[in-house]
Amino acid sequence: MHEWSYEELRSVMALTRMFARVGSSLHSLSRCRAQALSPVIPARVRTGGNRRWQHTAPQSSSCSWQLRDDCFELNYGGLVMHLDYVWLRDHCRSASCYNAKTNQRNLDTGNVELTIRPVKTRVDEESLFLTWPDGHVTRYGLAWLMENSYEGQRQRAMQPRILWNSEIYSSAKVPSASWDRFMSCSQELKSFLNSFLLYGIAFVDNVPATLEATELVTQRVSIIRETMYGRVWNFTSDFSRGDTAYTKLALDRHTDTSYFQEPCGIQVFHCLRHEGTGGRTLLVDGFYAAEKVLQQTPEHFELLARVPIKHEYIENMSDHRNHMIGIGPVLNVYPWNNEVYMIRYNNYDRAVINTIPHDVVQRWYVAHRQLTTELRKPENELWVKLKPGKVLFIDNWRVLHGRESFTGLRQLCGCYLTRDDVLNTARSLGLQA
Ligand SMILES: C[N+](C)(C)CCCC[C@H](N)C(=O)O
Ligand SMILES: O=C(O)CCC(=O)C(=O)O
Ligand SMILES: [Fe+2]
Repeated sequence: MHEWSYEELRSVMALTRMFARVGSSLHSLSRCRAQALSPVIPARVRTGGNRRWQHTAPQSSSCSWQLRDDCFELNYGGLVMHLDYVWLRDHCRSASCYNAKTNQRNLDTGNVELTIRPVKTRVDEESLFLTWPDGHVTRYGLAWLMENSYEGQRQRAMQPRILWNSEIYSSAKVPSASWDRFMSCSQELKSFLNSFLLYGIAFVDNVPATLEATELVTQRVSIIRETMYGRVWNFTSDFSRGDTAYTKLALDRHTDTSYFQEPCGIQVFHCLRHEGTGGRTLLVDGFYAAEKVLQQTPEHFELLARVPIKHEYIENMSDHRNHMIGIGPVLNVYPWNNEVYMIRYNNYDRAVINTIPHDVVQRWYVAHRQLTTELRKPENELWVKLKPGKVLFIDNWRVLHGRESFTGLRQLCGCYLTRDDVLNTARSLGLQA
């Protein structure tokens, strides 16, 4: 078996750093100031060798290009793009290559010559035209290329977000949706989803305190994700399941189902009843904490993003036997722009660490400690007391939840939602997700 030395790990990291060196920090990116691209710069003329900057008619002075040996270099609107020739052929949107009705590729990529080059190039004000050796002509919108090239993509966040501590969240005065309007008006749903996407939490008020109404409110947003806990659950401190959630004990901040290969995307809570004290809900923005780690100690951020660890759920109850294992790093980032898209943080359910050598383990614990310190800062904690009628949606890939210990009868119902379908609903309403 190959042992992963720290040196090797470091070189892998150096490589990722290289790829990820885009802007400085990920969330200055993800906070996404609608990313205006720099203004059009004057065209450059460069000659010599086989590198020749080509200019098209004077009216398209904002665009220049050259056929390099290894790629097509296009300079448009101040963005220099390096477009692979096979990629260009593969992304032809002509009627024979692409079905615009189904938005599916018709072209058989397996038949594209890997050494393909265009035989003719032309650029006008809006488009690039390439003629291929078989005579086929591809037209690309210059704006489309800007948006879809690697260079264009890495400048944008996949998901605009507002990272928060309790002060930021409270002073934003994010409105809650109201049950009546939420169920009948798509504008209300849209503004709810907009807040949810920006902050990773959102509330619906005035919901009837029943399981059925809770189910209806969630179905407005997405498809319920059934798990071994059931579809819509309604639990109390009866230890009916082999997990601390089913007690009166306090629960430190965590994300749920870290032991799934794909942790549940959204968690919904509705407290139907509480006759007693305590039991407040704690919410912490995991991405805000990750951003702090990145700013202070990028090597630690990188360890948390690169080292895969396991989480495990082992339940041995007479009528419930489960064994789940989920593997993945604490921070999941898109490698092209370093944007965090999922945090897996559950110290209760974290399994034995046995996939990394001791020197990495040591550093990993230091990095994990730093993240924990950030997550535990009182100023990052948002405490809410869930009351009957108030339904809370939590982005379980981003915002950690916990609870205060409590006394008395407390009944909490809710469910998990399929993340893809929440984002699908958001996109169908015109939101970026
Ligand atoms: C929400 N519900 C009570 C159904 C399940 C709780 C799951 C608890 C588990 N330790 C985890 O963090 O995933
Ligand atoms: O009881 C609560 O408020 C939440 C418990 C919990 O963490 C969970 O059910 O996932
Ligand atoms: Fe939980």
